[in-house]
Amino acid sequence: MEAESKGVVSALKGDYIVISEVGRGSFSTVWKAVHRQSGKVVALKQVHLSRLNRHLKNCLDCELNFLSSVNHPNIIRLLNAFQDESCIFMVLEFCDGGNLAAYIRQHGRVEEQIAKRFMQQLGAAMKLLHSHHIIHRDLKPEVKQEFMERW
Ligand SMILES: Nc1ncnc2c1ncn2[C@@H]1O[C@H](COP(=O)(O)OP(=O)(O)OP(=O)(O)O)[C@@H](O)[C@H]1O
Repeated sequence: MEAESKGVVSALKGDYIVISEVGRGSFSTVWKAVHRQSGKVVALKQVHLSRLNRHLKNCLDCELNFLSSVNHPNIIRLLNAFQDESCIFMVLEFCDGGNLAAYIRQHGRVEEQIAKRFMQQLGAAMKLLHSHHIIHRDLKPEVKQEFMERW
């Protein structure tokens, strides 16, 4: 991880200090990082291009175009994007509340009122996606296998 995080820093010309890994997706590693000049905490999503076929690369381009054009309270903001020969780095607003699976793991069964608020926020984001003719197709609380076993 250390070598990989050093790679991230050099890829961004020293603009960001990588603090820790916060998650992994099928094609990416997400880091908590700080912008060296402003001190702003961001999520640095490192997308490994070698893991993407042409179709997925096109999807990523669409995602970048879309995210850079929207400003919605329930959609993570894309603040910047960089690329080197092997990765695309998305600089994203950092969500320090963690993902929904971690929330459920920590708090247990969710009260109806809270569940309702989550669903309203999800619905508001979906509504915006649909107004741009986008279907998400991968909504999930980020449930990993070890979590499923404890359900
Ligand atoms: N902006 C963010 N702020 C804080 N944590 C984040 C942020 N974006 C992603 N993460 C964390 O990193 C994990 C991986 O996110 P990522 O977007 O790479 O993959 P995914 O879309 O969840 O998975 P997959 O690509 O496999 O469908 C998330 O589950 C979340 O825990």
